Amino acid sequence: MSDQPILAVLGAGSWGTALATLAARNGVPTRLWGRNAAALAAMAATRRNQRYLPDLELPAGLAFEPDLANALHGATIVLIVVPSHAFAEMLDEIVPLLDPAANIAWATKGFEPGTGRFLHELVAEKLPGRAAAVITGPSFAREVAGGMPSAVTVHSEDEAFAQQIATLLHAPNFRAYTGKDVLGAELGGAMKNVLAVATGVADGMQLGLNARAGLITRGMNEMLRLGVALGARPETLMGLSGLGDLVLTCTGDLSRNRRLGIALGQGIGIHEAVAQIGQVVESVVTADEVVRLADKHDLDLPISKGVRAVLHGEVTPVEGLKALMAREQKPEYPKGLFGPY
Ligand SMILES: NC(=O)C1=CN([C@@H]2O[C@H](COP(=O)(O)OP(=O)(O)OC[C@H]3O[C@@H](n4cnc5c(N)ncnc54)[C@H](OP(=O)(O)O)[C@@H]3O)[C@@H](O)[C@H]2O)C=CC1
Ligand SMILES: O=C(CO)COP(=O)(O)O
Repeated sequence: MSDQPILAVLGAGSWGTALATLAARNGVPTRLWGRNAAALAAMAATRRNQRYLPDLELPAGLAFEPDLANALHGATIVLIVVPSHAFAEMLDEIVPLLDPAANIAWATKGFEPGTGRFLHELVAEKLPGRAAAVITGPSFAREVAGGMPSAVTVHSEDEAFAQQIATLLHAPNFRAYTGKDVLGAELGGAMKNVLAVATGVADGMQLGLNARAGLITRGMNEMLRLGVALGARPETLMGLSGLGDLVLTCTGDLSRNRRLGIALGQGIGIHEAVAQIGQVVESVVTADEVVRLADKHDLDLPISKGVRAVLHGEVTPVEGLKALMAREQKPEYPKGLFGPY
């Protein structure tokens, strides 16, 4: 692993731009690639990402590269921040262009649509033999860009690589922790997007603060049950990548997934709501994959399933909430807190 990394960030939306800015401010030679060459040229000229983070002044050390091969040439760390639906295709595109020394990190939250495969599984399959790390945790791009205090976590089986990524991003107002539970960290970041829709729907329907807290807590329970079934460590899910991001996204109005839920709860149709948000809303594809994984492990996750059904228009938000409240009475933890569930 090189001591002086060269970073290529792929994906010039809100989060890619914010992370590239952190690294460039730390003196890391950083190139930002995006699929929109005109937008990149405008960023280079104005030092602003006008569409996604207009208030952030982009540092002088950040370069903009519309050509993927040029962006990857000599890059020793490639950080992927495209939406989950574009992740597999992005990997396929970079495979023939990567520097032999390049290792891979990603900050995308979600699964491969249609298969429920984790993003680290795609990386292992398409880019075997390279160190791989996920960056996740409660971090609205806009707050990070505004220099507001934030803490994330970087998980990799390769502890030195996790540490290298954490150091690359670390800043006075940006703490990056490390860990080794890639699956747990990915699961928390993906699932909280689905659960944020549930609390958003309840808030959109003005069901009150008790409903919100109940949904967050029972949503956390769903995250733990699926996590344990998949082999995640419960403490990962109780940390920044799970509970931390769940609380942020279920309560913070900057969350696009929460805003989608609020709109649905107010009776706005899904297409109109997503169009109004105008950015990636990962729950729209992730809800299917959470339910796919739950079904595979014979788990009943009523909140996640309800969100999926509402997103598909199979039930209205009112019917979905009614169904949740009508479930049978039972112990809060039928098989113990961290038991087999
Ligand atoms: N924003 C945040 O606060 C955080 C986001 N994340 C995660 O980061 C990921 C990216 O989200 P975010 O940056 O917020 O999304 P944005 O909506 O802000 O930007 C999405 C970016 O992805 C680009 N894009 C879309 N489709 C493709 C594609 N097929 N190939 C290449 N680029 C594509 C868009 O390009 P174009 O403009 O041309 O459409 C745009 O630059 C998501 O998984 C999200 O969950 C994680 C933590 C925080
Ligand atoms: O992941 C995020 C914060 O950690 C961003 O959440 P949204 O995608 O819901 O805006």
